[in-house]
Amino acid sequence: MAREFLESFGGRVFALPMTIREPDQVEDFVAKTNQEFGAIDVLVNNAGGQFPQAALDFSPKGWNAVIDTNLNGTWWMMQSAARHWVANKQSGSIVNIVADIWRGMPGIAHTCAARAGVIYLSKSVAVEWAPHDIRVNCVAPGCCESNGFGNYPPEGSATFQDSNPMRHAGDEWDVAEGVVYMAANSGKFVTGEVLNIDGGQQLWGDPWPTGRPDYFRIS
Ligand SMILES: CCCCC/C=C/C(=O)SCCNC(=O)CCNC(=O)[C@H](O)C(C)(C)COP(=O)(O)OP(=O)(O)OC[C@H]1O[C@@H](n2cnc3c(N)ncnc32)[C@H](O)[C@@H]1OP(=O)(O)O
Ligand SMILES: NC(=O)C1=CN([C@@H]2O[C@H](COP(=O)(O)OP(=O)(O)OC[C@H]3O[C@@H](n4cnc5c(N)ncnc54)[C@H](OP(=O)(O)O)[C@@H]3O)[C@@H](O)[C@H]2O)C=CC1
Repeated sequence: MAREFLESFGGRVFALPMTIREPDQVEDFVAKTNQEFGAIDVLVNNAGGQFPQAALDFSPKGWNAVIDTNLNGTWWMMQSAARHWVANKQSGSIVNIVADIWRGMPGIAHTCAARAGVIYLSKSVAVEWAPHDIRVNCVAPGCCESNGFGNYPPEGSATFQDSNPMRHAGDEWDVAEGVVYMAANSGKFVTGEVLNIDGGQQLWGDPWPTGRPDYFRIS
């Protein structure tokens, strides 16, 4: 679907079924993309996933599934792209999609842990890789109306409109435009930064992906 959408604008699209959780598949994907286009200009790590659940109920398998996707998978992609850039003496730009973690994420604590890891990983390599002309930034969406909303129970998604002082959810374009700003020439003096696109959620709001527990209801 994404392929057809992009091709409808005349874009050239290379797609390959793979999982970012497997370093070998990541390396194969990055190498083939380089072959196809001669170079990668920008890496946007958007793949991610979680399931809303009380942290006391996380199983080892569930915890590992979320960390493996959001933290490990993002890292395999970053490292592979950067190795190609350095080997080919090319500059590069990475934008990692994270989340609005600043007041914690009760109900999806595993993804909060993984995204916090990605943010500080990004800040670290933004410095390590600056000599190679590689910029590394993050975009942190608040609640944004997307296909992913369907993964939440109705009592959870019902809280998303009150997740920020604007009292409505964002959308995919809000995030996409922030990514373009970071990745393009507009962001040429920005690295190691996190751009929050959250309607002010880090300051005020009450999102509960699992539904608001009675304890937190104020009548
Ligand atoms: C402040 C609020 C912000 C809210 C806004 C945020 C929005 C978004 O981020 S939208 C994007 C949402 N997209 C998704 O959430 C995608 C959902 N799913 C996935 O990415 C994957 O299914 C996965 C990473 C959650 C699991 O991948 P995988 O390992 O392939 O799947 P398995 O089915 O084998 O599950 C492994 C293991 O994980 C646990 N588990 C998975 N789903 C659930 C669930 N719904 N409830 C409880 N536990 C779950 C479970 O332990 C599984 O093991 P088994 O039970 O032994 O199968
Ligand atoms: N919507 C929101 O409010 C927020 C979203 N985010 C993050 O933004 C990103 C996009 O969100 P959204 O569009 O809603 O999410 P979706 O769940 O709709 O899409 C996630 C995408 O990630 C891909 N993906 C998942 N696991 C893997 C994997 N192991 N390897 C390769 N690809 C994978 C999926 O591919 P496939 O379809 O093939 O499985 C899918 O295309 C996610 O990382 C999400 O966590 C963060 C904060 C808030």
